[in-house]
Amino acid sequence: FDWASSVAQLKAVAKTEQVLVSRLQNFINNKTEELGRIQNYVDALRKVSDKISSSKEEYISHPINQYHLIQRFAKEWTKVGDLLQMFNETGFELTQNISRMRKLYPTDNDLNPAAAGIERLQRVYELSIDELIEGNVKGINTRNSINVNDCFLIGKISCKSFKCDACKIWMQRALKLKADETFTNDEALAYEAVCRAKRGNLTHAFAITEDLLTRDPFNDILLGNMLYYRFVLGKLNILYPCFITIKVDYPHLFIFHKDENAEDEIKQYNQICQGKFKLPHKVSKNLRCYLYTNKNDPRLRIKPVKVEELCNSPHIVQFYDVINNDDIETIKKMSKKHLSRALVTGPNNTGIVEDIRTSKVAWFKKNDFTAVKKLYTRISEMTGLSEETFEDLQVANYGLAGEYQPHFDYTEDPSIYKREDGAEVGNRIATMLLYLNDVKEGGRTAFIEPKIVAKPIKGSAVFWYNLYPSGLGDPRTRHASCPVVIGNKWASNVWVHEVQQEFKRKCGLRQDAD
Ligand SMILES: O=C(O)CCC(=O)C(=O)O
Ligand SMILES: [Fe+2]
Repeated sequence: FDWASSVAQLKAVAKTEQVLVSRLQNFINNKTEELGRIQNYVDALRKVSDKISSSKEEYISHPINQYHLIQRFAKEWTKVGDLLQMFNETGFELTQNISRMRKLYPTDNDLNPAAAGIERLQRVYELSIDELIEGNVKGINTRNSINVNDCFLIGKISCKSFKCDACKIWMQRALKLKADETFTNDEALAYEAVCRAKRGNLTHAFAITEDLLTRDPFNDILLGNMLYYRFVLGKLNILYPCFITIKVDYPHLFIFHKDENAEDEIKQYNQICQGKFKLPHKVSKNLRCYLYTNKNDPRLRIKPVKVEELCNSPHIVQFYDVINNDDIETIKKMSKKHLSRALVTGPNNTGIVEDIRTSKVAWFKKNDFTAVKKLYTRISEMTGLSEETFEDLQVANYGLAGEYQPHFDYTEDPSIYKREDGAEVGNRIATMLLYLNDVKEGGRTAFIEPKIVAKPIKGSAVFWYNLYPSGLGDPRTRHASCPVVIGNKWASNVWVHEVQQEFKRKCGLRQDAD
């Protein structure tokens, strides 16, 4: 269970924390009282034992003393024993409470993704690190700051995920903040060197390591790495594999395969998320807002749907008031029970967990409850498309800085596409992306090629065709969900498949054939 990938579920954790704090306080109060009572016994008993130690023989020879000694064991020590047992028992209960919580709630494994989330926010939105450290994000300040250890952790995990610039920046921050000798500048540089090497920048790694070796000439790890760099750089003929010992955090010196295109795309994605491009209506005069009746569909004639065009080519629109608040709340409530980590398509069409999609999702069938059924009918009315091949409703809740990096909703290998029940439904011809809440900051949907964003507005939905009328995937539909900055993002997808839509697509939202 990973806690950084869904903010909705974190709320329960916060509530539990409050309960635990007050229980712990009660526990301490009770214990302090119990300890006071034990202390009284100890005071009294110590007086006696002091007396005894001064003249043990004499003391024990006296019958009254003998009597008291027996009495103390029969009464006093029993009471002390009882008090101690009580003390342990109440402690035991709380210990059990806490260990149960620890099993259920965030653990060490959640810390890295959470730290990665903070790093992602800084990088994607180019936030000021000074402000971020102070707890200030886009002008909204929590009175909580980030400390030296947090910065060091963010630096380390950036190194591990090959973000060497981030690694360097956060390490430097940590160094600036640190007051003691928890780690040194050279340690930070060692991390950076390995990161550079993994990204294939051996010359840079070599230079840093050479510098480090001047100060620590017999460091095995540095020497091992140096041998490796020299070998790869052609300065050494033979590689002695046994010399390559990499820092504990780096079990294998794995060389990262740089994909220039992917990195360029991420740069564009970051810029779109940052709002460096004008909003659609400011780009084109041809974009319209209108009331839509889907060719006079009788149901829409009574209550036309509000449409805003976001892009002409490909045609992307945002519908407003698609779903009412009550239905939204029902869907979110049902989802909370079922959220599990969102997957992306991996090798052999299997679902795998990837950093590119940090959210949790739940799935519902049309007939699971009325809100879904109503929504499906509504979408069918609005688009004219047949419900027959709508995929199950997917509800997503994003986590700390949760995002979904650029992707296509259609599959590039339609031959692998089959519904659960085995029916051949074809590729995802269209997407209806619903927003189930307003996001305070961030979480916009970015379309990479036309460079436009859609803003999550509760109850609205973005709609587009993923395929050309020919059935071929339309690469202009590549899109992403920008990291959530402040708040929590709930979105929901209804994907429409090709089969059954053959005669329906001719509706007004159809884009020109290619
Ligand atoms: O949440 C968003 O804005 C986009 C989500 C998306 O593209 C997807 O789930 O396929
Ligand atoms: Fe998508």
